[in-house]
Amino acid sequence: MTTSHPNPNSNPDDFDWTAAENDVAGAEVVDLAAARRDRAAPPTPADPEPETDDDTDAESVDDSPPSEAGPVDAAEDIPAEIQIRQRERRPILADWARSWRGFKAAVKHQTKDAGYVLAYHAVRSPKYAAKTAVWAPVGFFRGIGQAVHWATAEEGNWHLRQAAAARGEADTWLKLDARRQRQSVWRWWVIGAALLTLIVGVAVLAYGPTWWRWAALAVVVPFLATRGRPADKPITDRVSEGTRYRKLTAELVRRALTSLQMAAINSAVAKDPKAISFPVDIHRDGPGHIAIVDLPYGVEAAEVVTRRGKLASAMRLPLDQVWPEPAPGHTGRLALWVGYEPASQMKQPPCPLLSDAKIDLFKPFPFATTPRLDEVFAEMMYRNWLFGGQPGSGKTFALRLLLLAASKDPRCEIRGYELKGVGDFAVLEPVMAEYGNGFDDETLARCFAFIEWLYEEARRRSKRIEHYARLGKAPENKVTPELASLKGSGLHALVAWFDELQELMTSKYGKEAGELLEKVIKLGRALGIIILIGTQIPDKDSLPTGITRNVNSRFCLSVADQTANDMILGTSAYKNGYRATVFRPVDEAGWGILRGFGPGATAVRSFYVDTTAAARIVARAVALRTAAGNIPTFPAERDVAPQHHVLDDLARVWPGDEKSAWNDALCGLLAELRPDVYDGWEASQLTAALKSYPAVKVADVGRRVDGKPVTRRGIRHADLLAAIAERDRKRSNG
Ligand SMILES: Nc1ncnc2c1ncn2[C@@H]1O[C@H](COP(=O)(O)OP(=O)(O)OP(=O)(O)O)[C@@H](O)[C@H]1O
Repeated sequence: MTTSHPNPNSNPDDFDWTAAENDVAGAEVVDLAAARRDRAAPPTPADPEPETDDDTDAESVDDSPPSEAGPVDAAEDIPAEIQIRQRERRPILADWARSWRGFKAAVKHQTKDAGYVLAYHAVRSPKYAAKTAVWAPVGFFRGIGQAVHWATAEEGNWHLRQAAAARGEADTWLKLDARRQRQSVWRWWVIGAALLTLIVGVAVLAYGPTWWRWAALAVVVPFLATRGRPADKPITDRVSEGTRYRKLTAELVRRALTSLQMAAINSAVAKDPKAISFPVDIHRDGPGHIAIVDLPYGVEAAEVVTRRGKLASAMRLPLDQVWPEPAPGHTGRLALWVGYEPASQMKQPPCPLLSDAKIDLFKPFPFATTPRLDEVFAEMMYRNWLFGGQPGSGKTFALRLLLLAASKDPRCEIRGYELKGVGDFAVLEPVMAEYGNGFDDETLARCFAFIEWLYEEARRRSKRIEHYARLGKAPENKVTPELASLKGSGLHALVAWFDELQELMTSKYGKEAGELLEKVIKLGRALGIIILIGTQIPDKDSLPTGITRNVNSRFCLSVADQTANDMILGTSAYKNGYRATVFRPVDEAGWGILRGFGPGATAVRSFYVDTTAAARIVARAVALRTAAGNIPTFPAERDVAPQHHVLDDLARVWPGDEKSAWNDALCGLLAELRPDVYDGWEASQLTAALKSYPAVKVADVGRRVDGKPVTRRGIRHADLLAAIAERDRKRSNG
């Protein structure tokens, strides 16, 4: 429909009445109520041009703040169950009261605070007593004076009477004074009654038990002292705020965020003070308070996390008391936790590994604590770990902590190299099958040989897994707790660790070692091989990217820059706000960002276990291993895999003086000898297992069965003995 507007400047006589009538005839009759309803409904795609108010145009922007509650769009196409899930319900109990940890922390904090205030005043009590003794009599007489003054009702219309006297209006003055006297009469009655009550009270106290008099004195004297003291001289001293906890309030958070010199925040807040909002009330969380903050549109929580120092400065708190983190929900949501006290002053609970309990590596075990002192659990099975950080960041201690946990699972075999040469891991020697320490060529060569062996071990294990999978014992083609516990399965957890791996990677063995280790990391996860790597320099020469890419658990302690941070935590970690650059080495040793457990990453501090405590844990681990029958741990020689056993086992089960034997007959005999290893083996599997021994040739072996010639695949005894001799020769040559 087009509408023609009358031109205000044209002559009314020129008006085209016919055209106007046609227009009106073509127009709809509008039902006003329906039109209003339609206007209230949101525009739909079929309604491309939403109605606009007269005073809006294409440039108009609605900058009114979004309503505080409820979704802006009631999107009807979102299924109801999702909407219900999205609706956040406030917990019935406050966070701190819902967990025993939170409750304990809150009680502890309040008690500590109350204790502090009490002690503060107790020390000053003689001074308070002296001040009270001076001001109480003053208060007594001042009280009497005030009572008399009130009873005379002088103050009520004093100004009016003065004015009447000044004007010489005696009548008015007399009337006003009569009014004062009337008021004064009942007030004197009140004073009289109060005096009587006082006399009765004193009499009662005089005849009552002594403690009544003390109690009365304890109440009345301080009361009189506070009435008597000058307004600017309180009896008690102010408890200094000093560095005590600064309670997190919305105002404090807003002020801190606007002090970060972030243009996006400041301009948004200037336009709308509610641009920083709090989807959940600030509440207690462990030993501190947490504020979940929705930052202004377009500001990412990660940007705030990088300015942790400025944030702490704006809040006038030490750095390690302020813990901003990206919060789940969207990238603009920040979780700002502020502790009651700096993390460095908070006592970390003792490491749970110090208890006598065994560890089951298939289950999570305590590894660290959050700033809130919550325990953080880590896992080792099906995982590889990378620890990175600058000197003094605490990576050796953190890596050692995992080994201590592994030592308490008697099924676990531990082998590794410390390429720094200081002996931080020597304490673990009693439980390690292999240990090397140093950065000399010999140690590096041994370390490289170990990696080669690991690769072979991975291949051997994959065959074993295949075998057990065929027997239905490895449903997911990976090591299960049952297989790991099965003696002789060769599938127990094998922890292979390397501290300061950059020493090997930058040596002449580096290239090959890197390639092999990458393969082991890829293969070993399902096979029970756990690789733990500690490194100071995480650049691509010191740690091939093939390795970093395939590691699934990362602990990044204090690092100097973004590159190091992202090499350890993965690309974009820094951008996403996971920044271990905020930790100071040495002062904040043990603090780092843990990634690989759940979504995102968290700032944690690994449990601190010094060498003396580590020795205690190792002693316990030795006891557990002795009881389990695997001390001295696992054979120190590396070639302990069943393939080598196959030759020995075949020699053991060889049937009498036979010159040759069928594979299937041998499989049956092997299964009798070691059912856990050979049960279910078929002729072809034995053929495959013997492939790595060229001396043993699998060929057709003829026999007569019931007088008839039968030919099957088999091996010759002489070949077997030759293969064993060759292997032994190789071994003794090293
Ligand atoms: N979780 C922790 N809590 C408190 N202090 C710790 C923690 N971990 C380590 N430390 C302290 O930090 C010091 C350095 O730790 P560590 O030797 O593990 O650092 P590093 O990163 O391996 O350094 P470097 O590369 O120089 O050996 C330790 O001596 C220890 O006192």
